[in-house]
Order: sequence, then C-alpha cells, then structure tokens
Amino acid sequence: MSLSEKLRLGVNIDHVATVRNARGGDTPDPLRAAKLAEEAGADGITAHLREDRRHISDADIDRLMDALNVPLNFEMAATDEMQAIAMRHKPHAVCIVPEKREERTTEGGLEVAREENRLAHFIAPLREAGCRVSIFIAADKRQIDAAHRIGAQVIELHSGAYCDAHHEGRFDDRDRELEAMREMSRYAHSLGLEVHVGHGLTYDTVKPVAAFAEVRELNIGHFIIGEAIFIGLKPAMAEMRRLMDEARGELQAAS
Ligand SMILES: CC(=O)[C@@H](O)[C@H](O)COP(=O)(O)O
Ligand SMILES: NCC(=O)COP(=O)(O)O
Repeated sequence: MSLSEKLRLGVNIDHVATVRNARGGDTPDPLRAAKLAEEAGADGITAHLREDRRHISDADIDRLMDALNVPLNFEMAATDEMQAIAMRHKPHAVCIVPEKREERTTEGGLEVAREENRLAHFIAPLREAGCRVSIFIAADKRQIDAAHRIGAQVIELHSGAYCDAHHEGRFDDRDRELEAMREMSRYAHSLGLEVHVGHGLTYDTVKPVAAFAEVRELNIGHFIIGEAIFIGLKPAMAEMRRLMDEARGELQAAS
C-alpha cells in the first residue's frame, strides 16, 4: 500500500441510537447522522447490530442499506441470526466482533484461533455473497494468522486498550499497546490483509494510529458523536479528519 492512498474515516453512528433509545422514540435519528456524516466526507458508515439491540435496531439497518451512498460496515456477532440478516442485506463489509450481553462496550478482540473451523464456515457464505469480511481482533499474531487462514480479507485491530491506557495516564501501557498495534499492522499487511483500527479513538489518541503506514481505515464513533453534542457533527468529523491528515502528512514528509 502506498502512503498516498487516503486513510479512510468510517463513522460509527451506534451512539446516536443509544440516545434515541433512552426515550424510546424516533429521535435523534441515526440515519440522519449517517447522511450528515456522508455529506461531511465520511468514507463509510459503521453500525453494530447488537444481539440485545441496545442501540442500533433492525429497522435502522434496513434504512441505512436503503439510503446510504457510502459503504456500510455492518458489525455483528458470529451468530446464525446475524448471519441471516447480513445475507439478506449483503452490506459492503461485515465485521465480526465478539459480544457479551453484560459488557458495557466491546471489551476485547474475537477469539479466532480457538474457533477457526466454525468461523471459517461462518464467513464463507458472506464472502460468497460479495461482502468484505473483517475480523475485529486484538494485536495478537496468533489471531491474525487465524483470521488469515479462515479467509478474512480485512482485520480491524481493537484500539480500546491503547486509548484507555492513554486516558488513564498509564503511559507505559499505552506505548506498549501502540507498539503492538504498529508491529501487528505491519505483519497483517505482509500477509495481504487490509488493516483497519477502531474503538475508543479520540482527538488525543488518533494521530499515532493514523501514522501507521499499513492502516487503511479508522472506525470512530463514540467520541465523534459525543463531541457533536458540543460543536456539531460536521465540525467534529472535520477536526478528526484534520488530525488524521496531519499524521499522514507528517509520515509522508519523513519517508
Ligand atoms: C466493535 C466496536 O468497537 C463497536 O461496535 C463500537 O465500539 C460501538 O459499539 P459498542 O459501544 O456497543 O461496543
Ligand atoms: N469498530 C470500532 C468502531 O466502530 C467505533 O468504536 P468507538 O469509536 O465507538 O469506540
């Protein structure tokens, strides 16, 4: 991959639905947020249909599929129910994520290595249907090798541990997490996998990750939606885009 290729920004609109669902009505509408994000230059929209439907609903996915002009990255657990939904919609990308009912947010990466056989069979029809299959994993060589073996085209590295360490002031841990993601981005890229990164990224944490030459896409939601409350969605996205471009520009200048 060349550095002149654009680093894509996928905007996750799950937490617009979280606010909507707090009152059970129709507002704020995640589709409206997605269309605004699209107008503001989002390269894709990410939505996670959780098994417990705590934020995005089935109807949201129907409406996103009908109305979006940019690719939808459909995040889902590896269950029969979700596979059937994905097969009905055939979104541009399907990102397989681990899910626990009791977790507040996606805590870790998918355990691919221990479930290789099941996951290989699970993703095969999705690939045949034309979806790009992405696997949400920790920066762990074993998991990357397994994702590669089962035929995934993309991996998304979970940046939550790096972001948490930064915001909690555990800078040694942060630097270790960052280094692991850097090394594993290179490794995954060398296997021919497309590399994405996401979870918990903020203005303070995005630049070092955006500077990984092998990374093609960042998926960012919670922070952008939170910031949008104060400054609006388009300015919040524009600032994220500016930081990503700045990191990329610095990398290009140094190479
Ligand atoms: C997999 C992942 O990182 C996302 O789905 C995102 O964080 C939003 O969903 P949750 O906050 O419900 O985990
Ligand atoms: N896959 C990560 C994602 O879509 C966004 O995560 P977050 O920024 O909402 O934590």
